[in-house]
Formats: sequence, C-alpha cells, structure tokens
Amino acid sequence: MDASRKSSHNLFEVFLRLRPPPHGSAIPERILNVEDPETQSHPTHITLNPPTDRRRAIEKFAFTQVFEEEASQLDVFHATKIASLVEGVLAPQGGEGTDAVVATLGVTGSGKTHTILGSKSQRGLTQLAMDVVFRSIGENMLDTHALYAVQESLQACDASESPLTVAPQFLDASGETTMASRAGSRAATPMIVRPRQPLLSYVNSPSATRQVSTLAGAIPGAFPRESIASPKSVRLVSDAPESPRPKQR
Ligand SMILES: Nc1ncnc2c1ncn2[C@@H]1O[C@H](COP(=O)(O)OP(=O)(O)OP(=O)(O)O)[C@@H](O)[C@H]1O
Repeated sequence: MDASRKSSHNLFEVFLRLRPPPHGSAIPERILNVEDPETQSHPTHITLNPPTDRRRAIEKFAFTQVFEEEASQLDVFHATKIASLVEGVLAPQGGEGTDAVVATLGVTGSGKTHTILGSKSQRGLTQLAMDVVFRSIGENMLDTHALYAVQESLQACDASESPLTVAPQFLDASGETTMASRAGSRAATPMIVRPRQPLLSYVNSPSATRQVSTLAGAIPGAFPRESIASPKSVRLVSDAPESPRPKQR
C-alpha cells in the first residue's frame, strides 16, 4: 500500500479498527505497533512486529485512519464521515444523489458485526446512519396510515418496478423470524420511534448541509433508554387508527 497517497485520492477509504481483548481474557501479545501520527491528529500507520527472521523486511501499512482498541462506535461513525455519505444519498441540493457503501472485512471474531450492527448497549454504524437518515427526512416521511392510500401511485413512480411493501406489512411478515435469529448477544433493533421533539427537516431546509452535520453530532451512541426494554413485536407508532390494509395479491 502506498503510504504517501492521500485518502481523498483513493476510490475507497480503508480504516483499521483494532478489537479489544474479550472481557476476562488475558491480554494477548500485541502483534503490531500503531505509529504516532506525524502530521494528522490521528494515527494512520501500523508496523507489524519485527520478524525474528532478519531476512524478512519490516512491514508497514497505511490506512485512512487507525482506530485503537478504545475507540467507541461514535468515534468510528464520526471519523468515517458516514453522515456525509448519507448526505450524498439524500442529495439535499437536488439531483439524483450518490450511492455509498460501508463494508467490513476481517477474520472471524474481529468485530465486523459489532462495528456494523452494534451490541446490546452500543449502536452500530447501521443504526447510527439510519438515525441520521430518519432525523433528516423527518418532515417528508409519510404517516403509516397514509402509506396504504398512496402505495399505488408510489409504485407507479418507481422506475425500478421492484415491488413496494409498506413497513408494517414487511415487519409483520419478517419481524418475528429476524428477531428470533438475532437473539443472543445482539440487541434488538429499537422499533418504536416516538420523538419527543419535532424532527428536523433536512431535505426541505435551505441550510440542509449544515443540519446534517449538526444532526450527526447530536445522535446518541447508546440505544435510547426506552428501546432497551424494547417491545416483543414490531409496530410502527401512529396515534391514528390504522386504515384497512389492501388485500395481498
Ligand atoms: N470494538 C469492540 N469493542 C467491544 N467488543 C467488541 C468489539 N469488537 C468486537 N467485539 C466483541 O467481540 C466478539 C466478536 O465480534 P463480532 O461478532 O463482531 O466479530 P465478527 O468479525 O463479526 O465475527 P464473524 O466473522 O465470526 O461473524 C463479539 O462478542 C463482540 O461484541
């Protein structure tokens, strides 16, 4: 890897996250050193421990950023600038928006799932990103009971022609199985979203670019308190009575 190339010139940004040892286990021998940053505020290089075989060269690797063991989910979320990816997808200034992908790669047990989906107490990048998405589009979200009425016209507008399913219908069908298979170390995804304060509008606002970073800065790393005791079934919150659902085709 060419250490001298700036990350902005790369098609991909590659971050390294070091996983802390499991609770209660002996601290393993460290096989790499994180180099002190020379110019940036964060480390970007690691060196593998010098091989005992002196014929082998010392190997040094460069990353966009190295997260050491104590880095929190929020540290990773902010440093990887996922809010700006969300902004690209939402395209507040108009246009079609951009695609973005965040993926993890690593050996088994290295923390891929922890980073993406979180744990019982810490939200992962997915929940944090979805939080920004939903806070951003708040005013443009349709009420659940209005969705059934507009489903047909939404379907007609969708160039991809993939079938649209309203969330309650989808969650009713798949929620129970998904939750059962996730039981274990993983926290249930918080399902009830009942904002106490009005949600901010991102798409309608002229100062949208500023707002998404404000929103991203304000989101909590931990699950909201009421979500810890999350409900046993999945329901979208609506104070209005649900309108009858259209018959399945
Ligand atoms: N940064 C971290 N802080 C605290 N615990 C972590 C961290 N990363 C991973 N863990 C814990 O280490 C264990 C293994 O992590 P995880 O399941 O995310 O690995 P994985 O890479 O997804 O593994 P696999 O490829 O086998 O699915 C989990 O118990 C997880 O909670």
